[in-house]
Amino acid sequence: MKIRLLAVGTKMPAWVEEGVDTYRKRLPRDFSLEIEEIPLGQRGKNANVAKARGQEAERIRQKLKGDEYLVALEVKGKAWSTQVLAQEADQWRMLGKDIVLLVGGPDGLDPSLSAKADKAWSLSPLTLPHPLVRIMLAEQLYRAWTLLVGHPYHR
Ligand SMILES: C[S@@+](CC[C@H](N)C(=O)[O-])C[C@H]1O[C@@H](n2cnc3c(N)ncnc32)[C@H](O)[C@@H]1O
Repeated sequence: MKIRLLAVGTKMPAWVEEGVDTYRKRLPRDFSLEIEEIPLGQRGKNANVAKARGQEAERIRQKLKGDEYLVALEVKGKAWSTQVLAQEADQWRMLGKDIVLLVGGPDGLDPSLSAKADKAWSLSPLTLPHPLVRIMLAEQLYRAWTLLVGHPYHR
């Protein structure tokens, strides 16, 4: 299974890459996590949020083949325990599709993408900054995998 994280926002500081890679590198090939950055939509002086979010959504759509299983990361999505995440990931493995995790930009995900997603996953009721979302995702995916294979890390 390939998990693709499509994240709006580029040029993360080195500590973010380091944090993500700490966990990403531990994942096996059949549970791999790839990160693809999506450039921010244009936000001028008279910022048109809907337009910028629409541009970001279009850039995301261009990266999709159309047969992926889409999970939108949303503050108001459903909270999953690590056990539930592991169950979800176990089901993902049966689907035979790429899993795409969608992380929005400063104004969140475009509603068209939220509507298209198969699931909406909330990491916390707090609005988290983009760098922490990436690191938490990588760590929780690693933790879920260790749970599935019975590795002691998950305790
Ligand atoms: C800085 S947040 C943008 C917040 C934006 N105001 C909103 O309401 O979505 C950027 C992205 O990080 C992700 N994100 C932030 N906090 C999250 C959380 N608690 N759970 C899941 N995803 C989160 C979402 O994908 C969000 O679109």
